[in-house]
Amino acid sequence: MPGFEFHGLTASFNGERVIGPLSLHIQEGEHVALVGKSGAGKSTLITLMYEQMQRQAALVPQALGLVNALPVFHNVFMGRLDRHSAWYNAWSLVRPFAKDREAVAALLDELDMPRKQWTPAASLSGGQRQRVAIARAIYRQASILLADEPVSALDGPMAHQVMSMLVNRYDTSVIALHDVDMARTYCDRIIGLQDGQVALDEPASQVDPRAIMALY
Ligand SMILES: Nc1ncnc2c1ncn2[C@@H]1O[C@H](COP(=O)(O)OP(=O)(O)OP(=O)(O)O)[C@@H](O)[C@H]1O
Repeated sequence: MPGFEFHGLTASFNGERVIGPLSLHIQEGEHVALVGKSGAGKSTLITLMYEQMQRQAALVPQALGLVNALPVFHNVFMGRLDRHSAWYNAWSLVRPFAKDREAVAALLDELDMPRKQWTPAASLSGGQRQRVAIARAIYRQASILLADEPVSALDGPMAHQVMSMLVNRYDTSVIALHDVDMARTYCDRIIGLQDGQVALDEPASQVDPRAIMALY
């Protein structure tokens, strides 16, 4: 069966099981929203999936994972570090190649961040930092996007612009979202987590809003 299989996912903290055991099949071409109340296990599940996928996946973690001392360009360029040789990466740290500068600049333009390429990540606003993490994930061009609340710091129009960009640039994604309307608008399938287990798994077009609300 084409797609991505995750088997026997479990996570515990301090001896307490917070995820699973659970298994998921994500079809190729499917955008999956992970919903559920705070503490249900969404971030932990995204992390477990990323640990299984590694190089095949692009990750937007909730904590973003930016290097504050480096400019925006290098934070985005990091999305493809494993595609280049060590010398190419070292050279790019000092004097980035024009094709990479242009690719990153085009992405930043689309994310409404023109002229920020050489600004250190430390000097950005929260919403700008989130967009840099998104640019890094898009730049990576992986097989699957795993994103944890990728638009939580963005205002309404920008949040919609970024969500539609993510689902257009990635054929397959799993995105943890607090905003249920956003989940139903941009995703094909809704998975609801409750106490680390799948409590709901429905096509977005058929899911009963009351069933989603029952998760909270
Ligand atoms: N590093 C950690 N140490 C101890 N417990 C943790 C740790 N990370 C997560 N947990 C616990 O695991 C459970 C699931 O947390 P998780 O962050 O995955 O939930 P979430 O659904 O993503 O929540 P939110 O919507 O608030 O981000 C919670 O009970 C949380 O307290």
